[in-house]
Amino acid sequence: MSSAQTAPQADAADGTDSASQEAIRVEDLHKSFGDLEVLKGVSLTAARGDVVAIIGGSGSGKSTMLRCINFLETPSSGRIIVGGEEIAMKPDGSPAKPKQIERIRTRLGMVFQAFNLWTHRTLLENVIEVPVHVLGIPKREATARAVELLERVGLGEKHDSYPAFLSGGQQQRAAIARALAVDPAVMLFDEPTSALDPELVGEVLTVIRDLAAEGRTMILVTHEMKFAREVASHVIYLSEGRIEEEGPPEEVFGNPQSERLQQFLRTVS
Ligand SMILES: Nc1ncnc2c1ncn2[C@@H]1O[C@H](COP(=O)(O)OP(=O)(O)OP(=O)(O)O)[C@@H](O)[C@H]1O
Repeated sequence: MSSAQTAPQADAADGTDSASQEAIRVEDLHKSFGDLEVLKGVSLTAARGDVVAIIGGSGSGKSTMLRCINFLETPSSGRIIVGGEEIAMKPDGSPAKPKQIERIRTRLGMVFQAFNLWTHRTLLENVIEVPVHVLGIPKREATARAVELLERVGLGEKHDSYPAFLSGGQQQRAAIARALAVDPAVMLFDEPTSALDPELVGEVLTVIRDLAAEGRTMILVTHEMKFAREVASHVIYLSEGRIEEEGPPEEVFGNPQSERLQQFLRTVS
């Protein structure tokens, strides 16, 4: 994790610069819903392979921050740069180039709390939908990759099942396979285990843990503090729409500085 404030620097050793290692950067993001100011200027930078965990109390703006990153919510202002490409915004925060946001969205694999699978499609059909119909990948190729991905999340036997016949944990693993199908530059997880029965949480966390170990870049909103501590390379603690504290997990969890974070950690542990 590099700081949002740090300017890209040349790396003398191999001639690359840190900007080319940057997967995503968010600068001074604001979001209001009417009079309610939910995000009051939040920033983050993730280099490739970083796992950024966003934690905080209910209503602190975690999901809104994640949803603004892929324009599921329109930011009020700020900058979002994905793989070095800045998303063009109008003064009111809406995308200035709708085609650009469509394209960039395919580089941001989103996994929602409520799975959001297409219920009238099989798992295989769910996983190939975006590659085939949005990215124009030949169906045969997309299918071969989907089969591999479903295998990888432990659903090799379930290609032809419909979501309603699966447990929540299986549905969420299928949603992860679907997000991976576009080979995203960054995966965005919005409380991926919050809707699951406790006994199903572990199987989903195992899949996410494996992705982190493989070096997938991720931004993860989570209430699972133990998991955040284990997989994150950087933790952001949001409080009332501001970053109250951030740093490596051993510092944020092991040596919290602010009274609010200390209080928060007491209530969740
Ligand atoms: N579409 C919306 N319209 C109006 N207010 C909204 C909307 N989405 C979120 N909010 C409000 O914004 C605030 C932050 O919500 P958000 O879902 O980002 O919080 P959160 O930190 O993810 O909380 P939780 O952990 O409970 O999911 C809340 O007060 C919420 O009611």
